[in-house]
Amino acid sequence: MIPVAAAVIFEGEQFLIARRAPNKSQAGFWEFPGGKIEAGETPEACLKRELKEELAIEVKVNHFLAENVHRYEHISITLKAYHCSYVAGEIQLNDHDMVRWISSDEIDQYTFAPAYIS
Ligand SMILES: Nc1nc2c([nH]c(=O)n2[C@H]2C[C@H](O)[C@@H](COP(=O)(O)OP(=O)(O)OP(=O)(O)O)O2)c(=O)[nH]1
Ligand SMILES: [Mg+2]
Repeated sequence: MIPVAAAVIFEGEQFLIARRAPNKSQAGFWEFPGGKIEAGETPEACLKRELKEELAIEVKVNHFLAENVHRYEHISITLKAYHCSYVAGEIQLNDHDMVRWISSDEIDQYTFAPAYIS
């Protein structure tokens, strides 16, 4: 079981979604940015690290939202989503090819990676 942390980053009423770049697994699917939790790492520390690596932004991790187990063909992941706030930094696309700030009523317009938490 691979633990993955995902950030739902709010700024006001809107939150950030990101589309996985063509060279990544699940390419073209939208996701909440984040990644695999390393050994000995807390989900909070993982998210702060991943958001710096993937988007070059600083976030505050507020609280746990939900979790979902998903079995892919060869691996299973546990996706843990956290409510975060945008703090600072200009977004750079290191792992994604697009980001959008959306509100919750727009989410059905996007196709998410299979372990997406609704
Ligand atoms: N971050 C994130 N990953 C998701 C979501 N939904 C979903 O199925 N996944 C899957 C895709 C990947 O198979 C798996 C691990 O996420 P990841 O590829 O972001 O991991 P990572 O940032 O550590 O990337 P890498 O170093 O392995 O390339 O989780 C989601 O909403 N957010
Ligand atoms: Mg990632």
